[in-house]
Formats: sequence, C-alpha cells, structure tokens
Amino acid sequence: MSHRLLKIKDSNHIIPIFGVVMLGLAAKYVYRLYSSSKQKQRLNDPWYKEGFKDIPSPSEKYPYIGHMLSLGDNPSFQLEKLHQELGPIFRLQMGTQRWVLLSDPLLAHDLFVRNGINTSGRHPQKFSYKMYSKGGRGIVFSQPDKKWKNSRTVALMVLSSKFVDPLQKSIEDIAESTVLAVFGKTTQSPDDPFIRQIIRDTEKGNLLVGSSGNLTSFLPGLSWIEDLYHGNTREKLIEHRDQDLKKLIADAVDGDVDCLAKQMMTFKDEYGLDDQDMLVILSDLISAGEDTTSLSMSWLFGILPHYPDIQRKMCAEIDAIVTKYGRMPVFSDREEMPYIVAVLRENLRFRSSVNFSIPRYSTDDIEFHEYFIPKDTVLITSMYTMHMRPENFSEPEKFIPERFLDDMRTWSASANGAIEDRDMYAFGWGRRVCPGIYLAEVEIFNVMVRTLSRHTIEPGLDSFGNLVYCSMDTLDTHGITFGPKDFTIRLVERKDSSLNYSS
Ligand code: HEM
Repeated sequence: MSHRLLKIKDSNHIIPIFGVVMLGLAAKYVYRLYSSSKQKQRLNDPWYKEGFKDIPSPSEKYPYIGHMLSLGDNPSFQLEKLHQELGPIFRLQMGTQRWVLLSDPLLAHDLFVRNGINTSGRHPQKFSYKMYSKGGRGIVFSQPDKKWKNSRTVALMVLSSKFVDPLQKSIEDIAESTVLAVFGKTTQSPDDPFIRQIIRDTEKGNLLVGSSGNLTSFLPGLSWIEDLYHGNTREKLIEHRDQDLKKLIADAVDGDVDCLAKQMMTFKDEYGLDDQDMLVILSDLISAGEDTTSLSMSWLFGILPHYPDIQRKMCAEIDAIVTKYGRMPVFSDREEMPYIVAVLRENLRFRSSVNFSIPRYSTDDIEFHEYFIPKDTVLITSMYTMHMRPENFSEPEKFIPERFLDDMRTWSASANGAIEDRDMYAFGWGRRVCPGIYLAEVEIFNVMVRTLSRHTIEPGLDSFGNLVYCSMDTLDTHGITFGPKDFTIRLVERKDSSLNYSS
C-alpha cells in the first residue's frame, strides 16, 4: 500500500519535473536565439566594435526620424542639458544621419587635431555641397583634398596680418563689414543697394546651409517636400550670387583700391585655381565671415548696456591712448588696452556666434580614446556647452572680462595654440580652423573702439520710456550662426570723450 502510494506520489511528480526540465531547455534555446539575434544586431550596428565603449545616446527616439525632435526650439541650450545628462560625448540619430557631439575641449582636440586626417571632411549635402560650392569647390564645404588645400592657402595668405594691416591704414573704414574689407569698399557702401543685396543673399544662403535647406540629407524619402517647399529658389539664389560676385570681382580687379579680393586673384594661376574656384572662395569669405563677425558684434552691443562699469573701464583705456598719441586707437595699440582685449575675448566665450562650429564629417572609421566612431558620421562641437563648462571657466554663466586679463595673445595665437593653454574654442580646430580669425579680431576691435571713443551704449526705451535690455536667454538662429533676438540700443554721446580735447 505504502509502495503504491509512493508510486502514485512519484508519478505525480514526474510531470512537474519533466515540465521544469523542458521549460529550462526552452528558456535556454530562447536565450540562445535571443543572444544570437542580439549579436547579429550588434554586428549590424555601425556603432558597435568589440573592445570599445558605447557612446551614450538619449533613450527617447522615434522610428525613421530618430532623435530629430530632441533638439527643440533652442538647440544650443538643449544640447547643454543633454551633455549634463549623458556626459561630454554622446550620439544622436538624426533621420539617416549619425551625429556625435562633444563638449570637452580635450576630447575635441583628440578627435579633430590628433585624428584630423579622418575628421576633416564635410557632409556632402545637396544645397551646401552640390549647389553652393558647385560640387565641392572653395573652402568651407569642400572635401579636404588638394584643391581645398590650395584654396585655403590662398585665403590664409590674404587674411593674414601681412595683407590686412596695410589695408587698415589705406581704408580707414575697413571695420564696418567683411564684404567691405574683402572687396575694398568704403563706409558709404553699406547703404549701397548692391552691397545690401549681396548681404541679404548671403544671409538667405546661410539659412539654407543649416538643416532647413538640407532636409533631404536627414530624411531622403522627403526630398519631394523639400523641392515643393523651395521650388527653384535655391538655384535662383545661386544664380544671383554668381552674377553679383562676378561684378564685385571685376570691379575689385579693375579698380584702384587695394583689397583682399584683388590680392587673391593674383594667386589664382600659381595655385591651379580657375574662375569658378575663385568665385566660390570669395563667396566663402563673405558667407563665413560676414554673419559670424556681425553677430559677434551684435552680442557685444546687446551685452554692454547691462554693464555700465565695464563700459567705463573700456572708455578709460581708449581715452588714455587718445591722450597719449592724439589719435583714435588702432589695432596695433591692443597691447596697451588689456581690458578691452579681455572684454572682446569674454564676448566670444559668453555668446559665440557659432554654437556648433561648422559640422565635420568622418571620412573613415575612427578609434579614439575608448570610443569607436564609424565612417560617414557628422561630428559636432557643442561650442556653447564647451564655453559654459565650470571645469574650464569659473562662474561660466556670468560675463566676467577679468578672467582673461592676463591673456594678451591674439585670437589666432589662442585658437592655434597647445590644447593645455587654450581658452578660446570659438574658431574650431586643427586643419579646418577658421582662416579669418585675424580679420575678425581687427574688425570687432575697430568697431568697438570707434563706438566707445565717442559714445556709450545704453539700453533701448519702450513706448512708456522704460529701459529695455537685450535678452541673453533667447537665441535667434541664422542657419549655422546664432545671434540675439532683435533689440534696440541708444548710442549716447560722451561729453567726456578725450577726442573732444585732442587736436
Ligand atoms: C567672430 C567671427 C568668426 C567666427 C566665430 C568664426 C568661426 C568659424 C568656425 C567655428 C569655423 C569652423 C572651423 C572648423 O571646422 O573647425 C570657421 C571656418 C571658416 N571661417 Fe570663420 N569665423 C569668424 C570669422 C571669419 C572671417 C572674418 C572669415 C573670412 C573673411 C572666415 C572664414 C572662414 C572660412 C573660409 C572657414 C572654412 C575653413 C575650412 O573649412 O577649411 N571666418 N569659422
């Protein structure tokens, strides 16, 4: 009896034990299937490479568009938040584009300088590459090949102090705008409808160079929407640009005024460049030089009314030079004007006009630090976040020129120096670092000195007579450049200007 019972008991257990074994085997099989499909997925994942760390990425992501909604209305501030959550390097899937974003200067230096050979490409987008640069001519949007190198060399030569300094003396008013500096026009020229038209077209082109003009490169399936939206406006814009630039170049070459465009044309044959190349190079100097420099000045005009004390110190330095030499200060006096030098440097840090640099493109797989970045990835410096890093700048959210009082290096020297000594990132990195740094510094210095020599910059007034200050917290995007939202100021004449007393 007891034996039978035992048997019955046993047979009752056989099924559960068998079930457990079968379940175990099934789980093992499912796990194997899962891990082999995971492994297959990993092998197909362009970001995966054995032995390398995963680059973090925000979890919220949608099919097809990926992270395209993550940057919101204000990408500069949004990227700062994402860096706070994910660290100094993270990646985004922007439609079909892979992006890597960096906020740590040491990482950026390693990526763009040490690995410069594979990180100096530009994304061959429809508008910027095919249309604007006529299939990769010029400097800004061309691939880093021999022709780019020659075009860049020619630009670097004419934008150096050797060529810019004599022009400063002969054309007193070079300060006003990059177009004027490049084509040797005088102060009356900004009111010239032709020059105004060129600046307007440049601004339109710069907008299209940003994401809005290149939607197809994110979402290729939607190219028809882009074509519908833009129609043939992009072709027309380029046609206009070409006509206007041909006229400007011809005027510069035939005219009596010495200017950068004229100098540049003399190097054409020596560097194997044709007329189309020269046209795109000169277009590059206007597109990359005009908005960046004028928006930087706009920031300064917006910031200074908040700080009357800073303006007083700047005016005191200008007055000291006027009293000493009996003339308006010029760029070569900068050594004697450390406070102004510091203010201009702090302006570039506090609100740069280029918040994502000009995105680079990896032309090969890259292994750097413990990370792997696949070929054909867009590489972006999160410049705003980099400038706001407490590790690099104490109290970064405050405008404090004094932090730079001991640094009298020119902007070119700072941007090209050793990474340990670098305190300026606004001009990019390595092989593609901005070639117009010297001209930008001269232009901004001259405008500020001339303005403050006779005026103070005061906040605007609303219709009730209340003071209205430029907002520091809203950025207006102009394609790849950023400026303050529209604001007003008042230039108030200085009764105490030393120029009133100099002979
Ligand atoms: C405050 C003013 C300026 C700022 C903040 C600025 C910033 C920059 C940045 C961030 C880059 C990208 C560098 C990289 O890829 O690493 C760049 C490139 C460039 N900039 Fe500037 N820039 C300024 C003024 C100028 C001026 C005045 C000119 C010429 C007249 C100029 C001409 C160029 C050109 C041609 C490139 C493309 C270089 C290449 O791709 O090889 N920039 N600039």
